[in-house]
Amino acid sequence: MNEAFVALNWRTVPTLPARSPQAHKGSFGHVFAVGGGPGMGGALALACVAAYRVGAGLVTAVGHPSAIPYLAAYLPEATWRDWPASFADLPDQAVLAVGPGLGQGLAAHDLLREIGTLSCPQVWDADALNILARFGPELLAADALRLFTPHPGEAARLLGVPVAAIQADRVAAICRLQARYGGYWVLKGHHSLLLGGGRWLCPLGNPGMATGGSGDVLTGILAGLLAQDLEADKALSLGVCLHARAGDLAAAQMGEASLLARDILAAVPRVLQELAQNNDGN
Ligand SMILES: NC(=O)C1=CN([C@@H]2O[C@H](COP(=O)(O)OP(=O)(O)OC[C@H]3O[C@@H](n4cnc5c(N)ncnc54)[C@H](O)[C@@H]3O)[C@@H](O)[C@H]2O)[C@@H](O)CC1
Ligand SMILES: Nc1ncnc2c1ncn2[C@@H]1O[C@H](COP(=O)(O)OP(=O)(O)O)[C@@H](O)[C@H]1O
Repeated sequence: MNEAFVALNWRTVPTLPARSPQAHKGSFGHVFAVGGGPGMGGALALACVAAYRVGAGLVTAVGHPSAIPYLAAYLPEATWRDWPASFADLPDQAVLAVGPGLGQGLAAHDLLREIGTLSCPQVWDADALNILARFGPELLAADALRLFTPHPGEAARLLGVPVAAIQADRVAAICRLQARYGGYWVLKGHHSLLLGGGRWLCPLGNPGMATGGSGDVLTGILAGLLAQDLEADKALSLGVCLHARAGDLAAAQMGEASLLARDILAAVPRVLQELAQNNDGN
């Protein structure tokens, strides 16, 4: 169970392929971000911007009606759907990012019950994980590619143990999470652990990222990468490295105490450019 988790190197992590000159927005997938319950439209907005910033062709926000006017002003590039929503008409290239600011009310339970029956690729975070903890693995009714991104608090709920037990043995915790729920995992925090086909540790990132909304940005990044058909292990390692490196650039500029999640977002294009240059040189 405790096989080594290899430290990721952001200079060599595989990045996005160059875009074909004939590409159109349909070439880069369609992220549906599901969240934005009352009072938490911001989490959904951050995830949507992140998905677009890493290159998703289209992003649709699925949020509580109260979140939509805010989102439309903040991100006019996104389309939106109100809750209650049905996912019966999802396009073939749909990828779901479920949880940012979703809340844990009955409407959220209904959404998750339907999403558990869908077979498109999915990223589960935040309240989607809290609801999964309540209902158990049976909620994941259909086979699908799923990336789960708990922080230690969510991991503790998913395993029914205290947060201190997660932090005391993070490797054992992430292995137990995968054994119980399947799929691909990130256990977030200082030196995030990644577990998919491979096992990695992310040595990047800083405590300035311990600020509301940082994790919502990661959710959007991962969904945006999956939408571009990156293989799951690559999306996982690139997404976590990209997010943490962007957090480090943002902290260098703003200072750790002042860092906001939106500063991480603002640094994402610079990191993508760095990565493209590194990959050219390799
Ligand atoms: N602007 C917004 O709309 C925001 C909405 N948010 C939403 O708020 C809802 C609640 O999520 P929260 O994560 O705030 O609340 P939670 O209660 O799920 O998690 C917070 C607790 O988890 C534990 N924890 C988290 N990270 C830890 C670490 N690295 N080490 C040790 N313990 C750790 C701690 O016990 C902490 O008090 C989610 O739906 C989330 O998406 C948040 O993302 C913040 C921003
Ligand atoms: N001390 C730290 N060192 C490195 N990364 C951190 C640290 N604290 C937080 N992060 C990163 O910031 C993000 C926080 O996510 P999360 O706790 O879900 O925030 P939120 O729920 O507010 O969006 C994670 O990607 C986590 O790895």
